[in-house]
Amino acid sequence: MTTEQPVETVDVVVIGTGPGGEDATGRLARAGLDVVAVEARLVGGECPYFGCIPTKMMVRASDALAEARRVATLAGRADVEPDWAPVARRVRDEATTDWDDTVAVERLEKAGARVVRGRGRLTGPGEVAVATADGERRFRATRGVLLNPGTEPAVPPVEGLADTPYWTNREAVRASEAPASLTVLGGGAIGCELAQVFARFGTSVEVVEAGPRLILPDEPEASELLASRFAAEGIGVRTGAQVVRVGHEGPGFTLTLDDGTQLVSERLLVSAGRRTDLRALGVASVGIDDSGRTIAVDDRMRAADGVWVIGDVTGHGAFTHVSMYQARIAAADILAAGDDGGGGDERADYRAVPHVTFTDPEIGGVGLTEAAARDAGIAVRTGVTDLASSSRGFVHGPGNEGLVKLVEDADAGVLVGATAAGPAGGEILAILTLAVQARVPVADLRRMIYAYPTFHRAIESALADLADV
Ligand SMILES: Cc1cc2nc3c(=O)[nH]c(=O)nc-3n(C[C@H](O)[C@H](O)[C@H](O)COP(=O)(O)OP(=O)(O)OC[C@H]3O[C@@H](n4cnc5c(N)ncnc54)[C@H](O)[C@@H]3O)c2cc1C
Ligand SMILES: NC(=O)c1ccc[n+]([C@@H]2O[C@H](COP(=O)([O-])OP(=O)(O)OC[C@H]3O[C@@H](n4cnc5c(N)ncnc54)[C@H](O)[C@@H]3O)[C@@H](O)[C@H]2O)c1
Repeated sequence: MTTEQPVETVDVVVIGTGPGGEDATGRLARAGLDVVAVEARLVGGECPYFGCIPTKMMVRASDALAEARRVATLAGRADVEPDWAPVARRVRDEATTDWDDTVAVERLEKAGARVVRGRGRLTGPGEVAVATADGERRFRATRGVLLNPGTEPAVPPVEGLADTPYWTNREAVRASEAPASLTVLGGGAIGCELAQVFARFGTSVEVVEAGPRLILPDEPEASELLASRFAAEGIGVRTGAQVVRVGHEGPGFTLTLDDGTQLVSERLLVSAGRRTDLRALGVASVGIDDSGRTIAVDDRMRAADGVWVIGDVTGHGAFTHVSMYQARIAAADILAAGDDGGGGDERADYRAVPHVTFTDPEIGGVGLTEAAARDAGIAVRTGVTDLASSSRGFVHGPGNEGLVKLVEDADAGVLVGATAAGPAGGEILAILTLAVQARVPVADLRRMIYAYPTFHRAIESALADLADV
């Protein structure tokens, strides 16, 4: 017999503690609110345990191997013998503390919040039910509910796939060794980063992408650059390919493509996008449409009366920095809403959302691509420069491939988008993000002094190319 638990009244319930939910919980608790954070898995979410941090540690290791292999051209001899053991150890011990979130929980508790382990769902305005290991707990949130449920790996409905022991990012970061061979289903950010990581550790890698090119949301020039590096490193790429069947016989996977090709590999990584389950989250009980993959929010992250939503599920960019940016705005709005009902001052502005895919070359992008800008009806002027032929690229030598592409609103004379790809693409991106965000006139960008010989000095050449059109 289950006993009915009394409803616990609190100020705020946070369902899901991804990077944004964790951050907002701390902010609200430190401000003196009574906050309960509900987490089904690990406090911190995908990023610290299965996403950004462990995968970037893997990237760091594979980049070290690639640099060591360039020594022959630059500085003599380095015998390179890849070993996955230090990678697995760093991911387990340093990145994820063996997938244990004690420190994160303690940090929230120190801030004054309570963490409840379980799966939460809205059951009505201000009402939350949590399925815990010991039964159900119910909360009434007088100030509001903040949703930060994040996403799960999506698994395409390919015949046979569901019955196989495929990897998603969650298994890939727990790899105890680099497999002999790997098929990667999906050539987006996850697929490309991990394909190159494992290839550099000696794994024979084949990427199968349904779309026309790798990293589709980025500029085509960036996709081409990456594809040519993948080819040079022996990573197979099949674009426009449909997998019709997956089998797992004996030790390996067999993928059958629509043209009859069969790909055989020891491991299969499914990196084909993400999914959400809004129905299970109970959002319909507060009037939010649960039929899609995202929840519409206003510029203060409000989705319904007393409901704020942040993170990947808002559809404004599935990145940790977006989740945390939204957390700050939502927390301020929740606090201010209680004071005078008016809400916070800061409004979300997504004109200059940056992203970096940590392949080598690193691909950084901000704002609109050329195609998106044209679709938006902007009078577009573009400028492109090749990083390898810049002074720094020339000095750098092997591994210098890259580019800077600028997208200008020619009427306004400001940049609305930019791509920086190369050895330090993500770092070059910083100044371009500032230019897009602050609408720095292109005339001013041309008058600036760019240190010689840096990679970011290539921006000057890309600006000169804008003038040539
Ligand atoms: C392999 C990989 C690499 C990535 N690399 C980068 C990178 O380099 N840079 C970058 O900016 N982004 C990266 N990302 C994306 C980044 O991880 C996410 O954008 C980020 O985690 C923000 O997600 P979120 O805040 O929406 O929630 P998530 O991080 O997805 O966390 C949501 C949390 O909510 C919990 N939850 C869900 N539903 C419930 C419920 N009903 N009750 C209780 N708890 C619930 C989940 O258990 C989870 O812990 C990467 C992602 C992956 C998968
Ligand atoms: N460095 C970073 O910031 C970083 C790194 C990894 C992930 N992320 C975030 O996580 C999100 C999810 O990453 P992801 O790579 O899984 O998704 P994604 O949406 O970026 O890419 C998925 C790819 O899989 C392809 N695909 C889908 N179904 C397929 C099928 N049946 N067969 C072959 N290909 C198929 C899609 O065409 C797409 O190109 C990213 O969009 C990004 O926002 C960020």
